[in-house]
Amino acid sequence: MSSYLISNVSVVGAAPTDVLIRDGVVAAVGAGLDAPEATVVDGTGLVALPGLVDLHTHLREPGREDAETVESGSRAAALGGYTAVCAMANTSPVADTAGVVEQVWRLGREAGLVDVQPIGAVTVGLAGEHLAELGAMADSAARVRIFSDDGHCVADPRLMRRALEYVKAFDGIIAQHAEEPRLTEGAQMHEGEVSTRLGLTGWPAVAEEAIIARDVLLAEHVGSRLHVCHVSTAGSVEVLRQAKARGVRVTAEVTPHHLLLTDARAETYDPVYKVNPPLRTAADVAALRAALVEGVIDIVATDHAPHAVEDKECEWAYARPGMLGLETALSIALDVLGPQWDLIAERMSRTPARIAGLEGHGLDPAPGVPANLTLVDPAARRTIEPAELASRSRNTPYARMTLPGRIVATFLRGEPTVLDGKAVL
Ligand SMILES: NC(=O)N[C@@H](CC(=O)O)C(=O)O
Ligand SMILES: [Zn+2]
Ligand SMILES: [Zn+2]
Repeated sequence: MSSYLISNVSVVGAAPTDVLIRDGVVAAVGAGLDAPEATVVDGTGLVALPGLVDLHTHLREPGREDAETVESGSRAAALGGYTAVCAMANTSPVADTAGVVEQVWRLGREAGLVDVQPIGAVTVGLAGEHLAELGAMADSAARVRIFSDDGHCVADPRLMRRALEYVKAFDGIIAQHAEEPRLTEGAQMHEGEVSTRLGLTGWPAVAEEAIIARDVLLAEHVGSRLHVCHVSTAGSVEVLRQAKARGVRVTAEVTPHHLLLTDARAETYDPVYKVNPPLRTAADVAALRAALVEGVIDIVATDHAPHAVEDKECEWAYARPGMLGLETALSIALDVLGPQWDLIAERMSRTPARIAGLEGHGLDPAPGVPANLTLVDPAARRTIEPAELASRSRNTPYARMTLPGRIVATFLRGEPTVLDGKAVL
């Protein structure tokens, strides 16, 4: 195995030092390290972070390999500074059996660019009627611990309760897409002033908040772990704050786009801004930012949702919801939070790794730790060109925007997946 000496780098914002990587682990951290055999990577002006971990990624394989594959999504992730991603179950076939989750897990290993941890479906075919084989997925080679019907809400409260109870046996977690389906029939965007003006059917904040309120009560009742996907409203933050104060075992994520964009984007009628849950108001954005800093929202997760051109470049009502996220998440976080490196490491690496139980991830570079890390140039600014993205899809809401920060290098167990800002494999 090769060795790398990252010289003069700031580890999570601290004073510059050297980091020596050897045999897949961090061998030493300190000023003036000497390692003649090592390849030198000049870290001057760069910040080293523990490799980012995404708890919510759609890789589309199996089934929609035209929109993304495990390999192309893994490359996008590495370029975004990620060393591990959790792959959502809404594929075709659905990842609701040990066979499918093992297939995704193996494809991730073969691509070798990030660790791909499959998420299993909660219900058979995401249909919300019968529990999937949660135990078999947990026991499989993929060792699934997170289960989600993401894209759909586990709306039946009895089924949700049983799922929460079932996964307790192996310290599993149910990640809920909180959307009361009866309140969002035909919904196209956030229900509010803009939807009224545009005449588009609204997706009210209460459709999210009502499910989160119900689920934290269910999780409390059975003592299980609940994770709330893509929290998007100020009201949801308040429900979560109260639940956490009572000691409910709940964690929550916010996406980069919900931290930056508002429902005013719908005025363009450009379906690139159509997403579930929808972009909300400026007041919601402010509440989400504050909750993320405070820790009421635990992590940033991308909800990277690639879609083929024909599914996105059509009339708003017919377009699929979802936007790309992996290659821009760190830049958005830097834009929103500023250079608060410890906070960024906490919300984008350490805590998601802990929630997902991903061993060897989310650890700051220190002697003996697996060398999963990323190097960020905080001074760089880059203009997002959709055609230049590694994702197979082009549905980024940040096209032609100039964003701060650039990923210079990413290391997975001591081997570079990205160097000089380019994918190595
Ligand atoms: N976020 C989205 O708008 N779409 C996601 C599903 C989801 O995360 O709910 C997708 O799979 O495309
Ligand atoms: Zn969702
Ligand atoms: Zn999703």
